[in-house]
Amino acid sequence: MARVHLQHISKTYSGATEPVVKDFNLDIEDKEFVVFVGPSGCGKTTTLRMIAGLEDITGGDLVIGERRVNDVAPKDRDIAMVFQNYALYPHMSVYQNMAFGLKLRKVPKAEIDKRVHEAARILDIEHLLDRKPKALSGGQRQRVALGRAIVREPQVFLMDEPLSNLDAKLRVQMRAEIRKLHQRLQTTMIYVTHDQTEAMTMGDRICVMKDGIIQQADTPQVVYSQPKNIFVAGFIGSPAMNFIHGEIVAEGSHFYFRAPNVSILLPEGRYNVLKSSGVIGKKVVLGVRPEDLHNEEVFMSTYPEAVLGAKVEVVEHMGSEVYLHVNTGSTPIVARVNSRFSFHPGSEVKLAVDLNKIHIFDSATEESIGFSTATEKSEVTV
Ligand SMILES: Nc1ncnc2c1ncn2[C@@H]1O[C@H](COP(=O)(O)OP(=O)(O)OP(=O)(O)O)[C@@H](O)[C@H]1O
Repeated sequence: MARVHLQHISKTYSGATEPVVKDFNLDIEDKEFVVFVGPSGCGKTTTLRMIAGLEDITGGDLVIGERRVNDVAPKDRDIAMVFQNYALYPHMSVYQNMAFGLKLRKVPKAEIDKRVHEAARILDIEHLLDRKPKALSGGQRQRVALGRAIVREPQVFLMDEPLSNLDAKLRVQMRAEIRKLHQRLQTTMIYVTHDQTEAMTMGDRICVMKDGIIQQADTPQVVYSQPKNIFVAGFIGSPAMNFIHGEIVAEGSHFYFRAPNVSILLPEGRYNVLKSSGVIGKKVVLGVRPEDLHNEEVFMSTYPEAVLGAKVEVVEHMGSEVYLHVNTGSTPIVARVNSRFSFHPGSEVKLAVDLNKIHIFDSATEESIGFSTATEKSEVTV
């Protein structure tokens, strides 16, 4: 069991002029499950490979447990890595695949046997121990790959998109299995994915990356309800947060968000935030999550000066709810509303904005001014 501390870590590949990981600082605590998430090419795998020792670290310090391990060989870091492509040996049985790493380390036979059977039991693959990988399904192969990591009893598990070759249903199932495995093994886990849903559902903390830089590292709830900038706000959550470009206007003693066809009276309780952020009279981006737009009368009367008029363009039925694609006349917006209401393309709707949940970003910096009062959502929808 171990903490993993990354201090000012950077990576520039040889021959390249620009670093692909820049001043990466993150303290991952013992037993924590941290997910690196971000779009393709943002440096997730490179960072994970530096932790594993499979890539040299250009700058900074990497500490695992109490040791600085920048120059420690991968095999001596006490970590195990699970890859996307499983990397099983095709000519070996499941048992041999799981035992192989221990055999190389000259672990006594009886101990190997004990650990392989214990891991197989945890992963429910005891009945497959004599099979070759080609006689296994994708999900079973992934379990074997996990099993091979478990038997090593490492201090830290590193996983690089381990579920991306599985079909959607199995992926959801394996997500929960890996979470359970983490609870059971109580080991530090670092997991890489480009899938925000996977990140939100699995991580104790998620580290959102873009262009080699950490944008935000926090619990899924905080990242969801208090995104630090437009990138994080748009990347986390599905359907994505709506963004309306406009400005903050002062009228008498009130402040409004105004955009073409949109006027929202901002809540007085947050005027101090507006004033101290310096966005009054300036261009801003208003962010509203699809579930924070409401067509029920009760919301219209609660927020009478925060109602958007829009035309319905597309109605997507999702079972208990409907994704309503509307247009304010200048901005396309998606709302998640209850399916007991019926909507028709071409008709007009009114949507009240939940003023406790709105986000305001400074257009110049794309940073959040910290307007939303929601610190934590009771239900996180991803
Ligand atoms: N061996 C290499 N030599 C040079 N550049 C590399 C090498 N490996 C990766 N890169 C570059 O480093 C950047 C980060 O790549 P990395 O694989 O870490 O991203 P990622 O976030 O894991 O992406 P993905 O989700 O697509 O795997 C990319 O621009 C990539 O082209």
